[in-house]
Order: sequence, then structure tokens, then C-alpha cells
Amino acid sequence: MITVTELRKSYRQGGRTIDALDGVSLEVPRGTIHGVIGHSGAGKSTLVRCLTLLDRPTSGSVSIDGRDLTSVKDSEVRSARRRIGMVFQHANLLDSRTAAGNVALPLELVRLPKSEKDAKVARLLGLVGLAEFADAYPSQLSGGQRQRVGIARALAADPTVLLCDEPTSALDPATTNEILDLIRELADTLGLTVLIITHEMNVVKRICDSVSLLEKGRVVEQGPLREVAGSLNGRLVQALLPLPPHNSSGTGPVLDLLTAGGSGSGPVLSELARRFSLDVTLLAGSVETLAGEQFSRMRVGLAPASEDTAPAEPLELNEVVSHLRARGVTVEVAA
Ligand SMILES: Nc1ncnc2c1ncn2[C@@H]1O[C@H](COP(=O)(O)OP(=O)(O)OP(=O)(O)O)[C@@H](O)[C@H]1O
Repeated sequence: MITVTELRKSYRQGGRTIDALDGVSLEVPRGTIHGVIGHSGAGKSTLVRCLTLLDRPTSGSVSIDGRDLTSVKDSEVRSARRRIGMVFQHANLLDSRTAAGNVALPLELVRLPKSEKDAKVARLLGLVGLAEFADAYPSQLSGGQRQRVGIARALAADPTVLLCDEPTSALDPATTNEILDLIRELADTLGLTVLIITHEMNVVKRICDSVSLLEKGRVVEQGPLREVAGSLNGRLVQALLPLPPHNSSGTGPVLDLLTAGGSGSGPVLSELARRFSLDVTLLAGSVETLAGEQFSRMRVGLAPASEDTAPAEPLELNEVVSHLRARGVTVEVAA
């Protein structure tokens, strides 16, 4: 479990103070994956440095499994750091060592006996799907395989937490998905608590249970993916469930609709059309699987049905909205 509380980090530069982290709090329960997403300059690297004690925060605390890292003495930093496995954008392997030799490195530093070390390296390489590449050198491995070696090396000291800093930014889309799926599998099977720093929304969509959006050192949106994606007014909904560019003028009232998982399922639109004698036009839509659930976001235009079936009364938008909400659909009037 990772708990970050009111973390602040300020730098003095040219006579002024830069608040790289301005009161960041987050909690990642054991065995879950939390994504921290933000643009360049948001404070992501500063957060990583504070979490790994490469930098001391100005105030606030970071605790791993209940142990406050910020109060650790300088002499104990190295052992405290061992609880955290680090995965970087580039695996940074030693070219002169084989895959097995790279994974063995942290075990040599703690002087593990050879037979134990060899068994553990073999187990770790098996865990990341590289059992047959133990004797390969980094130059003989693909980018994705090198990253797998990096992950195996990060797990060598039996950390409870895996901190991944842009782990897939240097990989192609297919390899990215393979590495992300591996991280998900490790979290599930080993009960690892994972924090992923990224600027790629695909990472969040594919494997995160929860997310924090970082902007100018502050968390501006945070929560389980289901909640964040289900909030039509939220900051992340357009990134998670993008609506393509579309023209919504001249169609009458426009509604934004969102359904998640089992809620709002069924023939919502055709039922709406029948019940209120409406022509319902789908202007734009997006369907995604997020945190294992299917989400649909739709923008629809409403107009009274063509003359022969026209209702006697004008369209009662409030009734339409109430009806949809009663069916479990999240609704906002867009225009
Ligand atoms: N050592 C430092 N001294 C002064 N300012 C710093 C230092 N490190 C970071 N900053 C400032 O803190 C802010 C956050 O920087 P940080 O590198 O954490 O952002 P980031 O989200 O990681 O960006 P990127 O994705 O480009 O790496 C920026 O305004 C940056 O200029």
C-alpha cells in the first residue's frame, strides 16, 4: 500500500520559488494499479524522485506499507528503497551482462548465495516470459524484451511496490500493450502495489484501477477509473471516452449520455424515440472497456418525429432526462 499525504516540493530558482509539488495526496491499496497522468512540467518526475527518496520533499509524507519513508535516516535510505522496485522508460541494462546477469545484479549486491541467486533469477525470468533468453545479451533482445528484463530486475529484491516511470513511452503500441498486460498480471499474481507515471492515456485505460491527474504540482482530478470515466463533467472524460469532432448545430436539443457496465444497458435510444415520439440522431460516440467494464458515451440530437407521428405537445426535455436517469443513464444537456 502506498500513501502519499500533502506532499510538497519547492525549488528555489533565480530568486523565485517553484512549487513542483503543491500538496499531492494519493492512496494506492495493495494489489492495485494507480496511474499518475500529467503534461510536461506537471510534477511527475519530482513525484518519482520524492517517492524513491532521491529527493527529500519540502513537507508531507510518503509511506509504503505503513512505514513513513520521509522520516528514514540517510543511512537507512538504501534499505528503505529496496521495498520499491523501479521500472524506467529505458531498461538501462548493462550491455556486458546477459539477461540473467542483469537480473542477478541486485542479488549480488546483497550477497545472495549462488545457488539461491541462480534459482531466483530463473524464476524471475520465467515470471516475465523470458525463461529461454537467460543467456541473451541486451543487444540480442527487442525493446520489449529488454523492458521485461528491467521488470525482472526490479522484482529481484522482493519489493511490495513497483514504481513505473513512463515504462512504455519508448515502445511501439503492440509491445506497449504486452508490457502493460505483464504489469497487470504481476500486480494480480504477486499482490504488487503499482504506481505508474505516464503521459499516455492508453496506459490508464488499459491497466489502471484508479488515476490522478496532475497539473502544476496539484491533483486536479482523482478517483477509481469507473468514477472518473463516469463523470460527464470531469476533466478526464474526454481523454478516456473521446468524442470525435462533430457538428451538433440545427438538431434541436443535444444530450450527452453515458452508460457504464450494466447500468443503462438495453435499447435506450430506440426506447427513447418510441416513448417520446422523437427522432434521435447519434452525433458522436465512443465505446471503451475501462477497468474491465464497458463504457459508452454518446452525444445525441433530439427532434420531434416527422409529421405523421408528431406529438401534440412540445418536447418536454426534463421528462426525457428524468426517464433516462431512471434507466441508469448519466445525462447532461449539452446544448
Ligand atoms: N531541480 C529543479 N530545480 C528547479 N526547478 C525544478 C527542478 N526540478 C523540477 N523543477 C520544476 O518543477 C516543475 C515540475 O517538473 P517535473 O520535471 O517534475 O515535471 P514533469 O511532469 O516530470 O515533466 P516532464 O514530463 O517534462 O518530465 C517544473 O516547473 C520544473 O521546471
